[in-house]
Amino acid sequence: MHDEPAATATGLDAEQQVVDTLYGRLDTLRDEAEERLADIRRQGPSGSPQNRSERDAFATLYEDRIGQLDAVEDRLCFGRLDMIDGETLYVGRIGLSDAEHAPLLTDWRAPAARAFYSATAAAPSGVMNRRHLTTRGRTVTAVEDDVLDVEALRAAGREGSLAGEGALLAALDARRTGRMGDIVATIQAEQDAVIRAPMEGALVVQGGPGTGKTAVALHRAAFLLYHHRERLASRGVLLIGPSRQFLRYIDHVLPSLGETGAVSTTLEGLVKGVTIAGVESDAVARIKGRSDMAGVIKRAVRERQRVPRTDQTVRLDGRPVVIRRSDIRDAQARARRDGRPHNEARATFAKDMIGRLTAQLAEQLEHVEADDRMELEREVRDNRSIRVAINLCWLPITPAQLLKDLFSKPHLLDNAAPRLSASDRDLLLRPTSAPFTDADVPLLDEAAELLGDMPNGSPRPDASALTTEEVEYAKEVLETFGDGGMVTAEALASRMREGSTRLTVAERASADRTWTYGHVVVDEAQELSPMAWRMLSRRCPTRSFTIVGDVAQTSSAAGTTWWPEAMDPLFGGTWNLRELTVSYRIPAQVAQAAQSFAKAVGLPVSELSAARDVDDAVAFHRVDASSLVDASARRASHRLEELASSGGGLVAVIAPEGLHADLRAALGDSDVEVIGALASKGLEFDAVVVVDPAAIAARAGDLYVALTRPTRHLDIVHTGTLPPGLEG
Ligand SMILES: Nc1ncnc2c1ncn2[C@@H]1O[C@H](COP(=O)(O)OP(=O)(O)OP(=O)(O)O)[C@@H](O)[C@H]1O
Repeated sequence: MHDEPAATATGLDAEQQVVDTLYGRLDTLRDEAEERLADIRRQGPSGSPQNRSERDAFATLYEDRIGQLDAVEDRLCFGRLDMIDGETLYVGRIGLSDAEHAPLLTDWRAPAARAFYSATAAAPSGVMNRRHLTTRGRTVTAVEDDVLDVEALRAAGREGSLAGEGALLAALDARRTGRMGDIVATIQAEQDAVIRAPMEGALVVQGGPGTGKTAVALHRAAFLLYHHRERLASRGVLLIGPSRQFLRYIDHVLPSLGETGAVSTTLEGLVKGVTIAGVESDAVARIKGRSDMAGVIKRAVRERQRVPRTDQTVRLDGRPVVIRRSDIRDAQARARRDGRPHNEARATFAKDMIGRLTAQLAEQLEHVEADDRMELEREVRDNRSIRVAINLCWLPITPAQLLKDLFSKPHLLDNAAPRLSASDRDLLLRPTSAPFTDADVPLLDEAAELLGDMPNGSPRPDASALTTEEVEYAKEVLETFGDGGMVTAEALASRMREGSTRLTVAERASADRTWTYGHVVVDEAQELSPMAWRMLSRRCPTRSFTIVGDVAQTSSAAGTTWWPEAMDPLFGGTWNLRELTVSYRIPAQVAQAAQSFAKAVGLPVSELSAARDVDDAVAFHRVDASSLVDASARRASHRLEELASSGGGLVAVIAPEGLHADLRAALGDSDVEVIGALASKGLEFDAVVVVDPAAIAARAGDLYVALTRPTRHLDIVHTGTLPPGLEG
């Protein structure tokens, strides 16, 4: 939707003046924050502990503020709205006001900015003209207007165009850098509706490849942190991605939106102290992912609370004390009623047993004074045989050991999993030395939940519940010092509580396995098993989730290809489904080829159209089996050179694992990346060479993923057999 007259030099000059004012204000605020920080640092580590703690809290505040102001430097302002009522507002990465508090720039997340993304000619929301500003550094290089006059658009045959098409297409055509950027200047209406949806409950976003699910999930996290700062500042947001590589790919986005309050990790990252190094069959992964494994783990823990076959008599100074099975049973039942995890409830059991055995001793003596009783109790507690007997009845154990034992000792598995079929149990068995796998992660977490900390483990940090006094005090401090609206009393109180350790909520949350978050965002959510969902729902008791994924891209055997199957058990009927339908990554021809394959093999594909087209985006290359590797490497090198001559770009070869070593050797020290389909999930490249698609299609979802990674060129190198939908 270009409006020629707006892109005039006069338009640019006027906007340049506004943009200069905005950057001027940004510089002033940054200087102020830097001065205040320098003041605090000058005061040094003197004063009472409370003074020091306050100073540290403020120092962190100013450091964060400076970081935030630095992060919004690029494309600070990208839009302008001219309202029908005559008002004009500028939209940007953060809100800015002048020294007299008059608004200069509206934060993209503020309600007033919403029309920038959602207004259409059919529903203009009071907007007369929407202007997109393109800037390079601090210079305005282009302006583009959407005139929201439905009659004029209809006459020109341009109804239903993309918002800010010029700015959008420029963003989509940009070379990929290997790091995802924010899309704040060009968010489209269907994406905006997802980003701004209410925080309560679970929102599932289904969309084909490149529809912006990851981008939308990240912008939604920033939006929720902005609108629910009070609630989220103290509890944080958890962001779950499929791999470390993927997390690296997206790790610039939230900081560039001025947000650092999210913990980004993989499922594996939530379970501390174990290494995941094994792989296992789909059949095993499927069993381990089933929700009835929760019952298996529960029984496995319970099996550690044993009752011996016979009573045992121990002599203390010649007097008999009987460790009775009935006492053990009673004491165990009581300890379980405590409701604490196994390792932590052990102390209750042991204390109860020692009390019972001491009572037996006391009965054999005439008069027992309180002091004598304590002495008797000490004797009982220190007796080695009694200690061993009590330990055997309630053995502390780590989650890793519990799982190792469970899967390597058939009798333990038989006892813990009587409801699994014998063949399922056989599949689960493995040597004690076998490494843990991805599918073990939720089981380890389930076990950790039921076992709790080891008796001599460090106590859990309890940084979550702030007292009213702490919050009130922080409010007073804020009133006294003034903070320019940068922080809530809760956030400051948390920081003060942490004192000089200066841990952020995100840092504290990631150090504490039992931390519960204010909101959880899950990307590539189709891969999660029911056990993985249990693991995540424990981390957000309020069940406030943003779940994004594509059920046509599922590669995990324990994942889902139908959202209700995964969501209903967790959220009942209370989750909402939204769909994204336009792919911003892949050119039309690539979308067509990928959809044709997906439909031919019966993948549950969503509606998908492409935002743009690229000439000759798809090319097929038939080669002899003997030259598959060399031909693929040559294609990739050719693409890399082609891109280099027009500004550079990223090229990947996506191939079956068995070809990786040969491909790397053939490519030498070239910058072409060689990866498997699974590892390419969520990533994108300017050009992609897919090698031997028929082999990758052993898992249909994997080939669908591989085909949909390029932003420009897709080369398919094959030996004559092509998967359905791609031939002809
Ligand atoms: N409104 C937009 N403006 C500019 N770029 C966009 C927009 N929406 C999405 N993109 C770009 O499109 C590409 C694909 O987005 P993203 O990775 O979020 O899609 P996805 O749905 O998660 O894809 P996949 O299912 O393949 O993982 C990214 O480069 C993203 O920045």
